[in-house]
Amino acid sequence: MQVLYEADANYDKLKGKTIAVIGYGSQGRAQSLNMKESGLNVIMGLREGGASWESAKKDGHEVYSIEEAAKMADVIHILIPDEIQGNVYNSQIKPYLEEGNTLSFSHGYNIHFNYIVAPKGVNITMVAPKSPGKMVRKTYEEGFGVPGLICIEKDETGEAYDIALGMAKGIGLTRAGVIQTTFREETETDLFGEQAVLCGGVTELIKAGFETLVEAGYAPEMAYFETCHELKLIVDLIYQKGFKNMWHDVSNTAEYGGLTRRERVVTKESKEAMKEILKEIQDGRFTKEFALENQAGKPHLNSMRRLEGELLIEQVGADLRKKCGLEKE
Ligand SMILES: NC(=O)C1=CN([C@@H]2O[C@H](COP(=O)(O)OP(=O)(O)OC[C@H]3O[C@@H](n4cnc5c(N)ncnc54)[C@H](OP(=O)(O)O)[C@@H]3O)[C@@H](O)[C@H]2O)C=CC1
Ligand SMILES: CC(=O)[C@](C)(O)C(=O)O
Repeated sequence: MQVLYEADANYDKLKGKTIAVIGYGSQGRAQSLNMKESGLNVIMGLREGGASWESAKKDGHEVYSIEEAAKMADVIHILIPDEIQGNVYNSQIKPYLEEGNTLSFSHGYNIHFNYIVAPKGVNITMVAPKSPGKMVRKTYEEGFGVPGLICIEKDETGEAYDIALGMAKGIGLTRAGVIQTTFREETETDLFGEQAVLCGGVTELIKAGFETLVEAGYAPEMAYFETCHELKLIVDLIYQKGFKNMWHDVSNTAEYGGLTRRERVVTKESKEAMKEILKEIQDGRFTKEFALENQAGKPHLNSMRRLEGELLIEQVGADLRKKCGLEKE
């Protein structure tokens, strides 16, 4: 598969164009500052009176209402929560779209599941960092970047690819590598990754390891250092050098023990569960469930958030992170 880098991208098709970033949260702040510092013409379209409005102004952005920004922009890049994009798009963006505009996203969710249908004459593109927003910004400031995906769902002007790849360059993604895919593939792989591996799977693994040690009588602080804090350091090795070199860097004891026991933790049943999770995403069961959850006011999500915050690993971890200065008081 071809991976695109800096030399493959340019800003030619973005010259003279205004990019309105809608939303100033995890992705919105990072992407808008990076694109602006890369020389692109970025304005913010934000909820008037919200926390982001002041924060974006403080960061030196030109801030407008969502409607105003949509009217002024050539590219409208929607970076607000997925579950509200449909409503905001229909009421505050769609009425101001013009032929030749580009509607851009960082996740394919709303286009793939048809919550948003763009009008004729409007490009539909995606520029999706494969990273949390804070690292999109941090790595850019360090002169590097995070990898990303670009997708062209609809190209009405013949410029959609160059616009998406130019934005990817402006965000810093072409420094680390950009792959072109489709809205369907990005949506399905991203949802799968965050559910089965990155956020869901990993936290459940950490939790299970921590609780196993604590229930066996070991100090929670030791269990936290062993199963959570050190995990980042090991994953950093994999991030930088791959599995083989991570195994090389850890002790022979860890290598032998890890390689011989890991399939007793992530079992064949775990793999079957992963396949089921992917099927639920592909056949729409997940998005239907998430839509009902949001229509009901997020009752399950709010109670799970509360329980997550009450976990011993959270209490112990917060105390240790504050004591060593990793987390501000
Ligand atoms: N989080 C991540 O790391 C990643 C996210 N993505 C994708 O990026 C997109 C944005 O996600 P993310 O950055 O996490 O979003 P956030 O939850 O961080 O978005 C917060 C922003 O949305 C605004 N907002 C919330 N509700 C409304 C509303 N009703 N009307 C107008 N503005 C509103 C907030 O404004 P206010 O301050 O006024 O509340 C704030 O500016 C999504 O499509 C997501 O899937 C892709 C890759 C990674
Ligand atoms: C950081 C990222 O890409 C995630 C986990 O998929 C998300 O926050 O949507």
